[in-house]
Amino acid sequence: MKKVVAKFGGSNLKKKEDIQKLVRVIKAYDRPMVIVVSAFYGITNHLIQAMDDVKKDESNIEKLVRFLRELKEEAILENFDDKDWQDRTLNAVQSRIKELSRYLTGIHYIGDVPEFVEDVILSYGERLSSLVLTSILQSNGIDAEEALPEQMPLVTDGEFGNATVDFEISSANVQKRLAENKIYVVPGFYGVSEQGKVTLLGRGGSDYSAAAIARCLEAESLDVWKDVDGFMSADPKLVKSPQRITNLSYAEAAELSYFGASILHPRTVEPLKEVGIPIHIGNIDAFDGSVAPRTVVYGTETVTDCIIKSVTYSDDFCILKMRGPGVGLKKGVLAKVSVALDRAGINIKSVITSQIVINLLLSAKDIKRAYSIVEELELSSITELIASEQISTIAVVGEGLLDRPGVAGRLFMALARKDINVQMIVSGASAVASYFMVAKDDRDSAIEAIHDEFFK
Ligand SMILES: Nc1ncnc2c1ncn2[C@@H]1O[C@H](COP(=O)(O)OP(=O)(O)O)[C@@H](O)[C@H]1O
Ligand SMILES: N[C@@H](CC(=O)OP(=O)(O)O)C(=O)O
Repeated sequence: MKKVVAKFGGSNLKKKEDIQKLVRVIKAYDRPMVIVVSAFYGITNHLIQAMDDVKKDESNIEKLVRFLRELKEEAILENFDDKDWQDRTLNAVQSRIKELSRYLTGIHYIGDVPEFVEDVILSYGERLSSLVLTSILQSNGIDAEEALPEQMPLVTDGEFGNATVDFEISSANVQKRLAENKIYVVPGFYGVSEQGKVTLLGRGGSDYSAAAIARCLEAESLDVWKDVDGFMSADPKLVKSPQRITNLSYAEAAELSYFGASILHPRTVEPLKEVGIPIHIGNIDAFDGSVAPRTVVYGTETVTDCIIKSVTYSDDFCILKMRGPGVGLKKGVLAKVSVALDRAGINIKSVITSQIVINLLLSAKDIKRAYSIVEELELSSITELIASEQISTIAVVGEGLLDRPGVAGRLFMALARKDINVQMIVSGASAVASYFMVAKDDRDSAIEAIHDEFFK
C-alpha cells in the first residue's frame, strides 16, 4: 500500500492546544503514514533573532533556553494527562534544547555564525516540534516514531540556507528508513549534504521537505494542512470574499507560489509534478472528521468561465534598469552583465528589453549588490542605471489565459478605474500566468480591484 505524506506547518501550530487538532487529523487517516512537521508559529524567526542576540551577550542563551523550555512545558502539560509521559517528554525536550544551547555557546565565543552552524541552529524549531508530536501520538496509543532527515539521510546539494534535495541519492534511503507500517514524524525544513552537514531548504521550506519525501516514497498524495479553506482566489488576508479553487493544475499552482502565494512553497510542485503525485490542501480549522481535501493540485488542466483562478502578489521582484541609446540592440551587453551577476551568485528572474533599456528583474535581496556589480563593469553603452525597489508584482493565473480575448482588457480597465498606474506588463512567458508591476502603495487596491472584477 502506498503511503500518504501529510504536512503540518506553523499555521497549524499557533497555540498549545493546536497539537490536539493534529492528533485528531492523524487519527482520522487511520493508516500508516509520514507526517512532516514545522516549527511552532514564529519560532524560526525567534531563533534568527536569538543568534544575533547571543553573539553580543552570553546571557541571551539562557533567555532563549528558558523561553523554549517554558513554551514546550506548557504544550506538554496541556497535551499529556499521564505524569510519566509528561516527565519523559520533558526530559527529552530538555536534552534537545541543551544540544541547541551548545551551538549557541559556540557562536557566542567565536562572535560569528558560520553558515553551517546557522542551518543547524534554525533546524531546532522543527526538531522540537517533531519530538513533542511523536511523544503525544505515542501517548495516545499510536505506533509513532520520530525519523530525522540525517538518519535517512535526505541528501541535498549541500547549499546552506537554500538546498535542493538530490532524489537520485535520497529515494532509496528514505524508502528504507520509512519502510515500516507505522506513523513516522519527520522534522521539515532541512536535509543534509553528502558530507552530513545540515542544510536548510529555504524559508517556508517544510512544504518542499514534505514534497521531497512524498517523491522519494512515490506516495499516494502529499496532504498539506493549512489554516485556510484550500487554495483561494486570493489571499484571504487581503480580500473580503475569496472563493475556494477546488482544482488547480500543477502549472497554475507552481506559478501562483512563484509569484508569492505563500500557501505553498515555490518548490513544492516540481518534484511531484514529474511523477504525478497529487497535492491535497486541507483546512485544519474546519476539520470535521474527514480528510477529504479542499483543493486538489494535479495534472488536470481545467479552463473556467472567468479564466482567472487566482490573483497573487510578490514584493520580491525589483527592477534594475540599464538605459542607453540602442542598448537593446548592442551585442554582448546582456552577456557581460549576466556573466558578472552569475559569478556573484545572483539569479536573474526575468529580462525585458526595448531599444533603449534592458530591464532585469531581480530578487529584493540582490538588487543593491547587482547595481554595484553592473556599475563596476563601466559598460559604455549604459548611460543610466536605475534600481526600482518600491514595486510590487501582481500575477493573475489560470489555464487558457493566453487564448481567451478580453481578459487583459478587463484586468487593466479594473486598474484604470482605481487610477492605478501599471509600470510594466509581462504576458506570454508562461501559458497560465501574466504579471505586471505597480507601485508598492497600490498593491492592495490593485489586488482588490482585480478580485472584484473577476470574482464578485
Ligand atoms: N491564494 C491563497 N489561498 C489561500 N491562502 C493563501 C493564498 N495566498 C496566500 N495565502 C496565505 O497562506 C497562508 C498559509 O500558508 P503558511 O502560513 O505558509 O502556512 P504554513 O506555515 O502552515 O506552511 C494563509 O494563512 C494565507 O494567508
Ligand atoms: N519553520 C520554517 C520552515 C517552514 O516551512 O515553516 P512553515 O511550514 O510554517 O511555513 C520557516 O519558518 O521558514
